[in-house]
Amino acid sequence: MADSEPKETEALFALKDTFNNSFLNEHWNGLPCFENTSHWYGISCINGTVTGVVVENFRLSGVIKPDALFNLTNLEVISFMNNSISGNIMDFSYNPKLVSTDLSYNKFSGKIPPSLLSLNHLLNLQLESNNLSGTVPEFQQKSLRSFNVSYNNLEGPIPPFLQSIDPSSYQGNPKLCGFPTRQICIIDPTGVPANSPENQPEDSPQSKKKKKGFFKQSLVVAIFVLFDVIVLVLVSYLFFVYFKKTKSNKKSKEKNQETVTQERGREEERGELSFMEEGGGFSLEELLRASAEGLGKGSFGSCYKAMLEGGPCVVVKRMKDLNNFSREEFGNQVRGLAQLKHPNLLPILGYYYSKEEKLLLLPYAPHGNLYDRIHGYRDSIGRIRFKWRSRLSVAQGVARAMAFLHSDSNALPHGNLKSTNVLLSANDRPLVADYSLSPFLALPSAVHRMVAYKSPEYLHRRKISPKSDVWSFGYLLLELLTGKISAHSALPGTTGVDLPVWVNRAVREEWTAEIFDQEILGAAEGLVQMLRVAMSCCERSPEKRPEMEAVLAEVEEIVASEATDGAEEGESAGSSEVSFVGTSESSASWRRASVSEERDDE
Ligand SMILES: Nc1ncnc2c1ncn2[C@@H]1O[C@H](COP(=O)(O)OP(=O)(O)OP(=O)(O)O)[C@@H](O)[C@H]1O
Repeated sequence: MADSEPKETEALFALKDTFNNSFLNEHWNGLPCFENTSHWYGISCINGTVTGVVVENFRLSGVIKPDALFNLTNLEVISFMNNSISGNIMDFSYNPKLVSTDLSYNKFSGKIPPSLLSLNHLLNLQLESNNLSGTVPEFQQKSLRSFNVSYNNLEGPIPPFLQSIDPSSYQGNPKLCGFPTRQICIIDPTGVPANSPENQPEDSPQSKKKKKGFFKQSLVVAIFVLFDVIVLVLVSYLFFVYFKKTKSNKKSKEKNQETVTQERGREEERGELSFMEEGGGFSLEELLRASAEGLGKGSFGSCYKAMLEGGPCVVVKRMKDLNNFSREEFGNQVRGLAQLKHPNLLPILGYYYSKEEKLLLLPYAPHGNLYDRIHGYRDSIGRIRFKWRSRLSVAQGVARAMAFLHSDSNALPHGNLKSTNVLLSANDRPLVADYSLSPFLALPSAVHRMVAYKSPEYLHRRKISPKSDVWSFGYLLLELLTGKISAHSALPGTTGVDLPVWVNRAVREEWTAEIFDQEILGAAEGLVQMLRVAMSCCERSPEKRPEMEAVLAEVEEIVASEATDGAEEGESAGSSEVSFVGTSESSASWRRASVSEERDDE
């Protein structure tokens, strides 16, 4: 039996005193946790300890003490988003398990605390819209997926590790400089960015001299400009009478056109929610009232989970770098995608269109994405083993969805297949997301961030095709088989492994026992067969790669033979010799090292 920890309860009572909010005063009483059940609003519990404190949109005010979280040592999620909390940000030195910290839209001031740098599991850090000052610390955590410090008073250069983050995460800090902001960092000999305020000595002799020179230059320029203007006025006057009549006709035509354009513009500016199914289920007001949680930022925007009052959770995908679509064009594109219905494709619920903002509404996939399933919580007790059977079913589902997209009736490439775009439903059904979005994206910069545009055929011939998806599918299979982070799914600031190259090297150098993820070592023969399929998909030449339909047939065959073999996970294919005919570079054979069988008794 696991009851609340007294120290944690004390810490939460102290927070309650700080906020002195009538709702919390009334509801934060007694013990917060009993085993996995929380008795307090906004608190999450596991085994009687507090793992989450999420109190958003509450108008909480007060100054949180720096040591407020010291006794909440199992905290994984904290969010005080959209309140009015002031003072310095708390010290996180005793919260090593923190995964998500959202203090955005408050009145926090002072520096970003260095204790945040020691949080090795931190995925999400939202500090936007506060009064934070000082520089952006040197974050190095590879786990970091979402980071936002926009609209503060931060200054100085963006640390290299954070330069791959979207520029919008830094906007609203006029003194920040360096990539990806548009401000150049001018470093003076003391190493201090010259664009920082202390480096602008107004009355220094050098600056006075500069000002004088500048005045002289400006005077000369002004004289030339004045002369040009006089000549221009004279010439214009001569032509004025001649063009007068034609001009007046043209003007009236333009005016008519302007009125039509203005009318259209006003229409475009008005935001509107549209649903794919009649009724839709909620209004824009309800969506705006829903409490939201950031899921992460991708190459084409960010995703938020919105929890509608008494309704379902939906995901709002905020799209950026889009083509300049009118409302009608955007709606047609979304409807086209929504018509693609398949059990392994994430459906589209609806969209929002306004001049400034375009959003896609998607169902929330409660079991997260495949990337986190493969790589999350490695080497930690929180890790749940990802069994070979489950990986097989993911491979099968994704292959089915891809074959469906490529089928004659659709003939639509995905373009951006990677493990963060494979989501898992409540019963772990794989759902391929973000499919066929390239028509939405502005060329060329946005499209080039998609996986298919990194394929060998695009690099050499500037051409992609459905075979580029087959190549991406091969990488995905290799990620499933090796448990290594693939170059396609690597997070911003990290590189990942070029998996086909790595596998070939492993085969050549005969350290093949290391190819497969330790978690599935000892699984049935299907492992090796699947590796062959993966490597054939990763052939450099698209002509040598199979069609998605053929890949699906092979995957289905492996799934079927595993089922009829009755091979349980943990039963080994032994130390049988297997020959591997993969890519042309790797037509090698290798002896699969005899593996120490790990019996799965889950
Ligand atoms: N419907 C959903 N349910 C649950 N999580 C989702 C959903 N849609 C997206 N996510 C998650 O939200 C995060 C951000 O997604 P997003 O699509 O913006 O970026 P991405 O998939 O990482 O990269 P890219 O923009 O290149 O596709 C990812 O971790 C993704 O897995």
